[in-house]
Amino acid sequence: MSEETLAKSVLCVGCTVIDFVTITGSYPKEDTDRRCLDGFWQRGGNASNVCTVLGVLGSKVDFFGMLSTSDAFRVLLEDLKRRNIGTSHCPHTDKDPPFSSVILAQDTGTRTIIHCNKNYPQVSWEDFKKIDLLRYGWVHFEARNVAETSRMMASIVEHNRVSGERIIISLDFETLYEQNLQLCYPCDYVVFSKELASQRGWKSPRETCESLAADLSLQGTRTPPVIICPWGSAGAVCLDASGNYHELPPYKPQQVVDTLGAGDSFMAGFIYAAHKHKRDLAEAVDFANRVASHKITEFGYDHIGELSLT
Ligand SMILES: OC[C@H]1O[C@](O)(CO)[C@@H](O)[C@@H]1O
Repeated sequence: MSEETLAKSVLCVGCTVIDFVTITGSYPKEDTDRRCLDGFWQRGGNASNVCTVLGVLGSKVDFFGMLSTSDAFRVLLEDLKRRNIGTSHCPHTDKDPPFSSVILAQDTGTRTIIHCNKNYPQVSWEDFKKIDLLRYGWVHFEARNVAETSRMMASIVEHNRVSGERIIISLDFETLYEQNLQLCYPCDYVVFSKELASQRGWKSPRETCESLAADLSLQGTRTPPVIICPWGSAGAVCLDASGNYHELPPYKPQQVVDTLGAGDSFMAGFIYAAHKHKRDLAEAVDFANRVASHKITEFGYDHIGELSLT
């Protein structure tokens, strides 16, 4: 990878939503009426959180997703601006933005997310094709909206072929296995969620990597992507196209305060280490573990800026 490519920005494609976060001592009993200990709301959404953490770590990053012109969304736009997260390519809608109701239970450290989307419009390939890809060295996608996302990925593959540049493609794969599987093929890196693994009946991170690799090899002709599988408090593993498998042990957090967005922080830590600092696969996954573990020691994401990779 050339120095020039390394200096280029990261583009994260996906959604930004409002997270209404409620902090409780324990998870509430159904059909009870109680007070919470505290609460706040903040900008959330997978790609949007990855942007936040990349920015906090010191990467140049742009967001590409549907922005809302509704009043409720204004604070999110201001937050993106304040953090220098570029949004110039984003289309707008007057629809109300998606939101998530989140419960952080202090005794168990769990975060429970109920997401409300109401068919909010998503970005299309027509919007994406207006982007000057020469500005980017890495494009990260959420696994959603398969038809449009496939075309966006194909544009990048074509850009790489014609320009001789090498934009890296990564995918955050956390829902709808059968529908989204095809999005893995053009990718360099696929980060596969533990929750989706358990829905598939895959019991360990190794079984997850091997099962996904086997499913991909059934159809793929291109070099298969590197598969990375974060496994909560057990750390993370990765499997590359040559069959090299690494297990990276977890970092034990000093305290568990806020686990919301730990997976997105892992993703950002990986991209930051691999793209900006050119770390090899195992080192980048190790740093991602460090970021995820540090994320949960405080609310929000700003404290992640204390970490460095030198
Ligand atoms: O699914 C969307 C939800 O997931 C998160 O990105 C955390 O990973 C939240 O910020 C958002 O509400």
